[in-house]
Amino acid sequence: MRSPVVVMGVSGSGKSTVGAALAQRLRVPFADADDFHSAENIAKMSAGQPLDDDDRRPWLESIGVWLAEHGDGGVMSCSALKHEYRDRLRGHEPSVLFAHLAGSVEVIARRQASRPGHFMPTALLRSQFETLEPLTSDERGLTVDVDQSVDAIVDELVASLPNGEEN
Ligand SMILES: Nc1ncnc2c1ncn2[C@@H]1O[C@H](COP(=O)(O)OP(=O)(O)OP(=O)(O)O)[C@@H](O)[C@H]1O
Ligand SMILES: O=C(O)[C@H](O)[C@@H](O)[C@H](O)[C@H](O)CO
Repeated sequence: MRSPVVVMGVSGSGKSTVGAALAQRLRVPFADADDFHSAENIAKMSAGQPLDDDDRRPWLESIGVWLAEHGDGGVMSCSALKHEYRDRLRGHEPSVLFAHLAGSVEVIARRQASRPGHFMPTALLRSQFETLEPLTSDERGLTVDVDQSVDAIVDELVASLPNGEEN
């Protein structure tokens, strides 16, 4: 794989789970954007308040730096909800590919609710869906249905990503 991949989608869509499995399959480094949040951002989300553009700006910058450092391969799980956020990441690393884990509110809410000990409250899922701008045809990447097993999602990603089988 010559391009880094951002596994994107709303909270609970499976970014961390699928991203880690994809990185393992491709034998490239993995990072989770949840680990790049400031303490202030974590506190805000934990208190049930969605992040805004200002909160996300420095966070996206740090993710862009990681992507640029992994221009020859890496997987980053990051919500990347808006087209302009993805533009910012592409500004750091133009080769980046986006894999959108898409699904219904019902399926994702169920998964999010059954996940213990995570800082993200289920109440924020609505704002995540409201903020989400799916990939457009000018963006390099693909959209995968989350209503299937993690292995099936990873198989689909590896088969569809350019150079995915090379690693
Ligand atoms: N394809 C799948 N099938 C069944 N369960 C899944 C699948 N993908 C993820 N899960 C489960 O759904 C929950 C949410 O997944 P995960 O934490 O990976 O999502 P996320 O998008 O990284 O969330 P967040 O952005 O809030 O950290 C977890 O409990 C995970 O084990
Ligand atoms: O852009 C955002 O609002 C954030 O990235 C959130 O999506 C969280 O980081 C994450 O998904 C929480 O679990």
